[in-house]
Amino acid sequence: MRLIIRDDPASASSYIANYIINRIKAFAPTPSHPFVLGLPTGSSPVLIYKILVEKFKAGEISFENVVTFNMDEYIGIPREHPESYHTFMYKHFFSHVNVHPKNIHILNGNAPDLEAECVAYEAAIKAHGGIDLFLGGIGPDGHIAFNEPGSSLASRTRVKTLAYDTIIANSRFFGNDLEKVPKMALTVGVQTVLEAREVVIIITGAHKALALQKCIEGGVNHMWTLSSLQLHPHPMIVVDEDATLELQVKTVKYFKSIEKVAASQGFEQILPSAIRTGPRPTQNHVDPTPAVKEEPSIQAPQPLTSTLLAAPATEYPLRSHSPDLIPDRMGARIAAY
Ligand SMILES: O=P(O)(O)OC[C@H]1O[C@](O)(CO)[C@@H](O)[C@@H]1O
Repeated sequence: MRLIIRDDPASASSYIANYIINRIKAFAPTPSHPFVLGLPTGSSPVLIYKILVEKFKAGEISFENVVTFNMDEYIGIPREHPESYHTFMYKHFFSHVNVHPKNIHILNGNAPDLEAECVAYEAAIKAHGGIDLFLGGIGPDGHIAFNEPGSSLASRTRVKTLAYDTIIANSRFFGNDLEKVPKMALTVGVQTVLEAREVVIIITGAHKALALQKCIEGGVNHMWTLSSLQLHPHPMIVVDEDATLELQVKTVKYFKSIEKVAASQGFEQILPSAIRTGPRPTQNHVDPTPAVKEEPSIQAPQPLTSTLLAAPATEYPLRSHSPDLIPDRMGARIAAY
């Protein structure tokens, strides 16, 4: 786990935007070998999108060969609704960059068969070779995408009832009228996120400090679904100082020191690898219709406990030499206190 701490939301957002740009550039995507990017909504990523758009307009990055999959969408509000995640994504990002509309994937919360929609979404991710980098935000209760407290850590894309806390939190987008907030959503599952080759999460603000503390200093727990990232080989959480308020001082110092040591050793966070940047085995962008037997469904979820603990992706990026592989020295430091 990498925890990157920046002074404020602007610096945290800038760090992530640059990270994504560098990742895409290092990947050198082509039409037959696109970079697959998972994307969130919410207020947290707005500045990241703004920076990405600016960099695109400045000619510093192209999204020509980027395929996107959004995390979630409300059920039952029209796609054109000002608060739908379709609207959000076009308003803040897609309308301003050169992502091909055919490369954009957002769950359809008005699909006639919502479960089929979810199954097809998982199949589409798979057909594109999996997600290279999943960017995410969290709710104050530590949920990732709409995987509310108590969500199975083996969950996949599905229909989800929103927690009352989330309905309250999101009511600010609906004139503070709880009645107007959708109560259900489609969301990728925890396991869907964990299968991305990299996961990058932005957390800003004191109201999310407890969630960060639970996820960094606590154990893996379905009540704080972000904590599942502890099982991912390449998670990175980028936060502002306010979000660290509940962390122990030694935790903050530890992660800051790791970043400092890495920088002193010439490691920026970008560590291109042959596997990440080279051509992948041909993945024909085929039949988005799932092979029903292979896919999980609400009636027949896959028993995923064992795979949850296994390496999530077959094309898992190799990092021959990475600062986050340095053995944890906290034990040694504790004696000094
Ligand atoms: O960034 P905000 O506005 O706190 O919202 C975060 C929310 O957005 C989401 O990404 C919804 O997709 C959730 O993870 C979370 O509920």
